[in-house]
Amino acid sequence: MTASVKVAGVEKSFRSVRALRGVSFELRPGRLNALVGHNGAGKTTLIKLMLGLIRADRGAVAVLGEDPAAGEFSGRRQLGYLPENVAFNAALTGRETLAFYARLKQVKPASAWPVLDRVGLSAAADRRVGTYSKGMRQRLGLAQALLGRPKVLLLDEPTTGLDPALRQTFYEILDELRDDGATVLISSHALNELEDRAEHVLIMNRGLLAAQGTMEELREISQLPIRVAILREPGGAPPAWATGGDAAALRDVVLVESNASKMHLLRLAAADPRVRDIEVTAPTLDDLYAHFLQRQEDAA
Ligand SMILES: Nc1ncnc2c1ncn2[C@@H]1O[C@H](COP(=O)(O)OP(=O)(O)OP(=O)(O)O)[C@@H](O)[C@H]1O
Repeated sequence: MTASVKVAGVEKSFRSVRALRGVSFELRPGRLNALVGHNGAGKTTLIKLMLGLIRADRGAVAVLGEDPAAGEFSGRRQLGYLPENVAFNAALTGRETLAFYARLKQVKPASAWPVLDRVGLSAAADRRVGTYSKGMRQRLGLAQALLGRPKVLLLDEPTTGLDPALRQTFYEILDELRDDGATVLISSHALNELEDRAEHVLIMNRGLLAAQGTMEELREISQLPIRVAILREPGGAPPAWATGGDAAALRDVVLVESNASKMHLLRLAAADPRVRDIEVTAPTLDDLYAHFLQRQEDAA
């Protein structure tokens, strides 16, 4: 499948700050991508490059097959963007605001009303934006980004400050778009929100791409241990996986290094009638993030 976004050997500096250093990756349609990294890692700079708002010093960026910084970038209308801090004219209503953005994107204002409804703003559509809560402004921001059903949707820290219910709606909308074949990229510090949702993860550190891949790939590359906790009934000889030490311990916590060892242990444990429960904890995105950042710092 052809990549919808291609970033190849990109360098970008702001005076003495090397914001991006030799960054290369590809994003594919129909995937939700997570872009994670510390403050100042270069996430927003990457998004601005994909939007064509700034140019790379070196390397190439292609979005939907074209250079987004070129004057005649025809893909612009298929690109949706939600900036980190959405600012709207407080005097306009939600509906007027969306109509304004619809004209900018050259889509019919009437096509914006179902979008208002989808983000749950129909009832407040004719109120001035100045009276909106932060969550409502975020919804309007998302509605604006969704206009024209974008093929590539770039979201810079979109869920900061949203309540859990709204966050859920937010991801449901993104899932729909993704299932429809859009490429969604979310830059965020909310790693726990993204780990079960993102098909592809990009970890940035000080302008470098420290690691990228699916959660499974990152777990495999990292070789971080998988934790298996096994709870059993008392009695009989200690099982093969018993961690020893305390013979009375009925709960063993075993750290395994690979999926193959995990499966071997699970088969053994599941076949033992004394085993009452098995709990498997794979490395989280938080763990992987810390690991790859440390690995890169050590290499520097
Ligand atoms: N217009 C600019 N002028 C000067 N320096 C800049 C500019 N834009 C970004 N930088 C610098 O480039 C580096 C990367 O910034 P960027 O905003 O891309 O980081 P980020 O990962 O988005 O951070 P955050 O999580 O805080 O939003 C930082 O050191 C920042 O200070």
